[in-house]
Amino acid sequence: MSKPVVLLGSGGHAKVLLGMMQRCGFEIAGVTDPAREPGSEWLGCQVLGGDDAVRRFEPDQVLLVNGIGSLPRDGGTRRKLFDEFTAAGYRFQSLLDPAAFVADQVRLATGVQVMAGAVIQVGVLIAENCIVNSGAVVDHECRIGRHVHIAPGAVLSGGVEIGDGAHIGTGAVVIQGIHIGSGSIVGAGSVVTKNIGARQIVYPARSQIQDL
Ligand SMILES: CC(=O)SCCNC(=O)CCNC(=O)[C@H](O)C(C)(C)COP(=O)(O)OP(=O)(O)OC[C@H]1O[C@@H](n2cnc3c(N)ncnc32)[C@H](O)[C@@H]1OP(=O)(O)O
Repeated sequence: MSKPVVLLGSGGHAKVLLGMMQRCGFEIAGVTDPAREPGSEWLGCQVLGGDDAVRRFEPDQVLLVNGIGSLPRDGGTRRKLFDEFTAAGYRFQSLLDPAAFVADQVRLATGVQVMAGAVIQVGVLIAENCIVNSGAVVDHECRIGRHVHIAPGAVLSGGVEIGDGAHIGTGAVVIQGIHIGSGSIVGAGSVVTKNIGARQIVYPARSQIQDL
């Protein structure tokens, strides 16, 4: 059995990960969140304290799970925690929900999280600390950089390449062979048919709300 896990964060993303880990039989050493009282309980887990409470364990005693979610323009807390604790010698556990499908010849790097209903097809490479969220599709031979969030229900067709730190919003659709640059944001519901450079944003068509 693997080492006990410390879960960083106790928001919505952490809650989903906790449920997945409980279904998979992980031993949870505790959860960190500076906003909660140390020693209190959160969903049956002991609150250890703020993020620095991780350091009461030696790096080889525990594995970490990054429970901080990732949204456009959120200041990058998820990425900072991953980089800080990786540099200090800790290792992040990758998590794969049993209800996700992952084909052959897929490589998931350290700390990648694949949620229920996600489909990852043959030959896909996903770098460190990415989230492939509920029901997202990453089709054959996509290349996904570090710290990318593919939000719920987004669809990447075959051979798409995504740079580090990009956000692919809920329900976005990206056609085959597209390149999306580092740090870019694809708004929820966008349909992407052209390459996108680094640090660009894609807005989809907006709903029109009118009185009847
Ligand atoms: C499990 C989870 O919950 S994971 C969370 C996943 N969530 C996502 O992927 C959300 C991704 N984020 C988005 O799509 C965002 O709305 C962004 C990044 C595109 C918004 O960018 P901002 O520049 O901050 O836009 P802002 O919120 O100020 O909205 C500007 C206008 O665009 C509209 N708009 C914003 N996003 C969208 C969108 N995705 N689709 C249609 N219209 C939109 C807003 O309604 C607003 O309209 P208004 O000017 O008529 O009032």
